[in-house]
Amino acid sequence: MNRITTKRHGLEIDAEFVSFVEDQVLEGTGISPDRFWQGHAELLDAFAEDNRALLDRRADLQARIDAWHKARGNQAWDAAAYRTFLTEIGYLTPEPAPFAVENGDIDPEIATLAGPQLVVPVSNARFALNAANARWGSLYDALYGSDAMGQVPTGGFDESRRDAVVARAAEFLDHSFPLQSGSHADVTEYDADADGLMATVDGQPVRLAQPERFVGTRSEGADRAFVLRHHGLHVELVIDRSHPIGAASASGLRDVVLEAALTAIQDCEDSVAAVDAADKIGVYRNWLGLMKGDLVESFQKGGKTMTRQLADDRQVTRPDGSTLTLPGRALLLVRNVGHLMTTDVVLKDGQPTPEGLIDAMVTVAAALHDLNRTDSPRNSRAGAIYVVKPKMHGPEEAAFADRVFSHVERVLGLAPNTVKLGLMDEERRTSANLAACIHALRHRIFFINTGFLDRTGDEIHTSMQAGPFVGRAGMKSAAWLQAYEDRNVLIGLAARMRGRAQIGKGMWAKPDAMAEMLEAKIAHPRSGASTAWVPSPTAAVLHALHYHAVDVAARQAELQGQPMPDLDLLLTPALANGPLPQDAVRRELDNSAQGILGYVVRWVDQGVGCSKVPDIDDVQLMEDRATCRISAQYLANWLEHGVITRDQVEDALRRMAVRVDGQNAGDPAYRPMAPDFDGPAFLAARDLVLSGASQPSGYTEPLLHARRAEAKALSRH
Ligand SMILES: CC(=O)SCCNC(=O)CCNC(=O)[C@H](O)C(C)(C)COP(=O)(O)OP(=O)(O)OC[C@H]1O[C@@H](n2cnc3c(N)ncnc32)[C@H](O)[C@@H]1OP(=O)(O)O
Ligand SMILES: O=CC(=O)O
Ligand SMILES: [Mg+2]
Repeated sequence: MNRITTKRHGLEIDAEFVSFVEDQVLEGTGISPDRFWQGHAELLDAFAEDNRALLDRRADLQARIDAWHKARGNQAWDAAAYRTFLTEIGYLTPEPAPFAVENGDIDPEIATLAGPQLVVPVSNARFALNAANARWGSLYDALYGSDAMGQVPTGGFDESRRDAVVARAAEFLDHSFPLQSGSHADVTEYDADADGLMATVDGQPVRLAQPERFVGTRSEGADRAFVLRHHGLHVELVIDRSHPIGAASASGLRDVVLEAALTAIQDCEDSVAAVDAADKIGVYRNWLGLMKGDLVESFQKGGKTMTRQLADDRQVTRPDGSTLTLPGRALLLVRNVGHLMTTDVVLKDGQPTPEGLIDAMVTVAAALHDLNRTDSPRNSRAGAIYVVKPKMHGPEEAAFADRVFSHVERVLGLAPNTVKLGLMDEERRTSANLAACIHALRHRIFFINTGFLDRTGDEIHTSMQAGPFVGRAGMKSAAWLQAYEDRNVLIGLAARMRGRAQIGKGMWAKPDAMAEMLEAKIAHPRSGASTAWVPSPTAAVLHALHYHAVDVAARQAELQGQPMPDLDLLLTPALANGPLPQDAVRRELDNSAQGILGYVVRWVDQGVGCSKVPDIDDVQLMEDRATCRISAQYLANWLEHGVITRDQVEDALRRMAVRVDGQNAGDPAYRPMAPDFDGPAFLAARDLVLSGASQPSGYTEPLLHARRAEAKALSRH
């Protein structure tokens, strides 16, 4: 398709994109279009070649690693020889001397508080707004509406389930806000006076065992709320006797509202499908709306039109009559794309330019609207812009990102290090050199996060030629994974990130399995993480309970200085030490094929970047580009080593395509893959497996983008 482009400072840019940037992003920022485009042209002059060189370096290291494994053939694993080799080729770099991060002014949600981090595809305005507002969420709704209290309810209102929810919430209150005597379950009235919260139990007034956990009161409509705080997180007891739930409660308690998603990542990367100017505008427009505070979305729900907008701050009256303002929204962070892809949105000398560079310019420029605000509500009260940078391999790439954002700051007139960077520890070369990566970003780093999904994909890809990997169950308990998680926390603490930055853990990728999450994800704060990722607002509310149960700051103090798991553990791939059982292999082949197809078909045909897809046992899984990378790399690795054959792959993909078609039968926009198996979605899935071993770092982006562009072109004809 011929598209209209506009020239700016020697660059050829999609005309709609130019209008969007100039009329919507820059308008009101004080940055002229001329300055912006000149700055971008200079950014490309200064960094595009280095970007290319970093990608070449990745490829060169991978080629050497492949050759080393091939040369060793079937020899037993030799950790010492491998480490020496990785040092010689510069994969392992020298450790920096002990240092402390000096990252300037950072909001408390990042520096000192511990709580859930919600991730959301920013391309979906309805979800993006919901994520921003997920700072606060109903515990009653999260317990009642999920499987946390047993099977998800399907019929009418279930009073016995309500009673169980109320009892579970009272149990939480008794742990986090114990009364001097008695239980919250037996309170007949809540009230407050100058001395704090007063509950009535058995006709007697009782106060909180720790009266300082009472913060104040708040009114909204018919509701009166008592605001409490524990481990820095607020909780509201909402009283409304006119509501059926409040009316059924002796104390009139209608809900327990938790401060939940302290931070939310508005994602421009693995959960979105953005392949051209129109898509990129869609992504940036929502981020801009969030930063301007005026994003609004109307949609149909339950037969009604609903309009969603950003929540306001919450005003609390303290016992002394003064007002405390609490943020109504999660602190918003934006995830840019990594260093890999180029985009034809901006052409230089007729060639596509690095997508990461335009992301850096536009997402930071959009955030100027928030930064320049003087009135409330503001996103960052500390005056920072938080960019999450994914998929970086090692310290040179981290240092490159640091320089890129220094340039962006100069162009946009920002003080040095206004832009803070979140470092995804999700590629093996970063994990193996984590201290050096943090050091490279020490003046602006605001988090490290174990993105174990991408990391697993890179684990397989890096050691593709070492031999066949164990199956998924074996991978979950592999020594490298535990070493990676533990080392991340300890290296972060050694860099003095405690009290200054987040040490984060990965995604709960089973969005419907909340009971299981309640059991399992407490391991994250227990491991010393001050945040961990959740896929939905409901999960944010339930995961918030874990930060009441665990005092993360105390846990981090205990862990600081503990012995570090050896680097050799991190570097030892989880290879199968004998033939893999054929029935297990067939099952995993089908499972991976189904997951890839279920995800890819929505990505390629409908532009949906994050989906809920059933696995072979009908467990609904969150699939994004990182989980797709894992499945594709698994199959590519087994194919490479003859564990499975090409015919078996082709057969599994066709059988599973029929199944995926069936799963999507209710979607009128869905185009079946069977019986022809020749559409761009099916071919994308097939390519991901069959050429998975040769994709750069095993990434899915190049193939997905190409096939999505093809599907878009087909749908125009
Ligand atoms: C490896 C990585 O990079 S992980 C990071 C990328 N992953 C993510 O960003 C996960 C984002 N999550 C999602 O997209 C979704 O939760 C899915 C696709 C996993 C599951 O979706 P579903 O359960 O089908 O959600 P569904 O469409 O039924 O929506 C249910 C409600 O939850 C809300 N919701 C679901 N996920 C989110 C979210 N992440 N943020 C905000 N709201 C959300 C929706 O807005 C909707 O509420 P509404 O009707 O009031 O608007
Ligand atoms: O981005 C997160 C991951 O796990 O990958
Ligand atoms: Mg990732």
